[in-house]
Amino acid sequence: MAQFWKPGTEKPRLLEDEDGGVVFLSSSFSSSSSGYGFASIEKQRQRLPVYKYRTAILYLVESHATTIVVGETGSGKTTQIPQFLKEAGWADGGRVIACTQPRRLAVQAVASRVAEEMGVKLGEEVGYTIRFEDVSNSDLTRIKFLTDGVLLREMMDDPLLTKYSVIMVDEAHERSISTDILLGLLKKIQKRRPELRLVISSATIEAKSMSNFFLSSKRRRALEGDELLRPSLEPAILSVEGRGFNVQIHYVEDPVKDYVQAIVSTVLLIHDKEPPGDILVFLTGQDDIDAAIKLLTEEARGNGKTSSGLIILPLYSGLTRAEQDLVFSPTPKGKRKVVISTNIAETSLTLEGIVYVIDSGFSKQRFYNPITDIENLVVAPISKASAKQRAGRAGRIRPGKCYRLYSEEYYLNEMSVQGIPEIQRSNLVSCVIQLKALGIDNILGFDWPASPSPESMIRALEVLYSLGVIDDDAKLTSPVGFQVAEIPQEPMVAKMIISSNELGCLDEIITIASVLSVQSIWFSIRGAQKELDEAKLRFAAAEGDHVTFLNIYKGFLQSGKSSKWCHKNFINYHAMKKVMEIREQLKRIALRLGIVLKSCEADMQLVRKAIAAGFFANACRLEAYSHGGMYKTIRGSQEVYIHPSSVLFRVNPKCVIYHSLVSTDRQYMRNVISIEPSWLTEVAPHFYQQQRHNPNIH
Ligand SMILES: Nc1ncnc2c1ncn2[C@@H]1O[C@H](COP(=O)(O)OP(=O)(O)OP(=O)(O)O)[C@@H](O)[C@H]1O
Repeated sequence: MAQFWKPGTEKPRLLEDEDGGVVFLSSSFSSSSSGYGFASIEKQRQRLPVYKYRTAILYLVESHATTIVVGETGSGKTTQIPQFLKEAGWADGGRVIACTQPRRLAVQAVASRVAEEMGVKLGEEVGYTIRFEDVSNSDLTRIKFLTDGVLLREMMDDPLLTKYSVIMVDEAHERSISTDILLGLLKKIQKRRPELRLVISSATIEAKSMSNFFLSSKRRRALEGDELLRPSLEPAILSVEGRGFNVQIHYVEDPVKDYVQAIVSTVLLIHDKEPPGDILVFLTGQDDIDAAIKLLTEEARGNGKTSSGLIILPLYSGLTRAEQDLVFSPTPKGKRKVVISTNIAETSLTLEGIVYVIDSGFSKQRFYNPITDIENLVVAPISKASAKQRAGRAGRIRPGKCYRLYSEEYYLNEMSVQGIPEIQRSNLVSCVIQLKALGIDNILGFDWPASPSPESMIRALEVLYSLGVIDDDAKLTSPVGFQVAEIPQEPMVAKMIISSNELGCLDEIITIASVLSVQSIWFSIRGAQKELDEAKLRFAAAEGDHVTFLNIYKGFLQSGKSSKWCHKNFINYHAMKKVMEIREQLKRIALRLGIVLKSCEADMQLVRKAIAAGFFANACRLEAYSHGGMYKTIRGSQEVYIHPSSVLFRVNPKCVIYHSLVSTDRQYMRNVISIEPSWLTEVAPHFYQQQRHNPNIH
């Protein structure tokens, strides 16, 4: 039986036994805890560590082209710096202050908070833009929060981002692909717009290397001669000392075997022994989160002592707005909220009631292998930077505690300091086309904060060439390349949309593209898998998942877009509403590009051909009927299987194309459609030409 040390005491004290098998040792976390209570918003602002640095920040921004601000999580960087800048006049004369975030959820949450602090209506003076959602006003908005991806898109219309006076790149340590592209491009823009100011901020960024990136020897030379006319090109580094509230960190003594079980035990332990306060749990993905919720619900029910008062909620990117709002809504008196989240809650979020954080030590990360040309999401250990961000979600409004499901020794000696930048572990097709569309032709020579591998670059160029998006000189083709770059979707989806023009099936293809843009249109109720499977069968199409989506969409329209109909058929009504919204936008963009809205009615061969024209690189051939059907990718000969959630699971057509891969014990294909092998050489002769004599295509 396991023994628990009482979390929170300097000298660990033996606690009474509990079921669950997790032993925590507490450790102090350097901090200066301050008193807390209810205070006016203005008082709360003044209490934040960053407040004392207001003058210093404004001075540095005035006098330096780039200012790097490093400050503990919760010190007030994200919410305060844009307000300081505005108060100092950086948004006068119609100019705008931008603040980027890597994640959509953070953009929405931070914008709401800043609007509240400033006492203005969200969408007016303070606004935000994320893909498919613009809550800003081009005349009124002075502080705009946006994802770094959206800012990159804005560059297509305004390459020098002329409306912005200051651009703050927040959470720069995350090093998403978009952040890295943005940093490279902002460095270029600075040369043309010396009046533009950059603020790079994070709790855990390696400030020196970021500073070196912004100061190349070339720029030093460029400085000579007109130094007095320009702000200093040497980046300033400001370290904001102090944090909000004390967070005690607790580690397990021995590695946990099953982190889902360990999380459930820890939640119940906290609920049983600790004072009121909500719990935020970091897990890896929707599947783990669902499993943890199921187990927690069962164990809480079976454990009379702790069953009452828990409100258990998931948090991941595919949730609808209404589901997300539950997470942010105040916890009713006498209850304790448990939010089980992916790493989307890791940065910039303040969930008001959270006092306890449980960190599994893992997250789902993208890994791409340019040799096999396979990219998938893998559960991998997080970095120290992430661990600090996670702990920082406690102690934002009052003191908190963080329970790490790994040992202190592991944290100190084995955990990497920073994660690998996404650009070095991703398929670069989208990244390359974005740069091309912005007129960057020499991609290999681009000034990256961290260079991607040449193999990945070459693979990406090859796929884009095969898609007909770039020509022999690696320049965007006209019109296809420019059209693909215009569509705010991954290039394969964009090419599928463009190909549907010739095939006369845009109507069907934009529905498919919209469904693929939402996480899932199914409503999975725990314990109702059988009913869900039966519902899927009602819509299942022999051709595969994409055609099944069309059947669902048709049924939804015929029902008069009824939520009742969705409920009856295990379809997520909010997801369907999102599908309709995205579809409208895609329709508008397609029409603008001169693509005609035609329907192919019942001719699904045309739809499948359009999908093949975009996704030919994901073609696989059935190799064996073992293990429910083993496939191999035609290009890389990698073993893959149809995911059990697909309507083609165990149907095993000879040749299929998948939309994405997920990796668990095997590589599983999600959203699969059957195709004719002969179409591949038709739609992508270059990509498959060396395979003409390959028995895989016949
Ligand atoms: N929605 C909110 N409700 C209540 N308080 C909030 C909210 N958002 C922010 N705060 C308060 O403002 C503080 C600073 O938040 P802010 O996001 O600016 O910090 P940060 O330094 O950017 O941290 P991080 O790097 O973790 O994002 C929080 O610790 C919290 O006290």
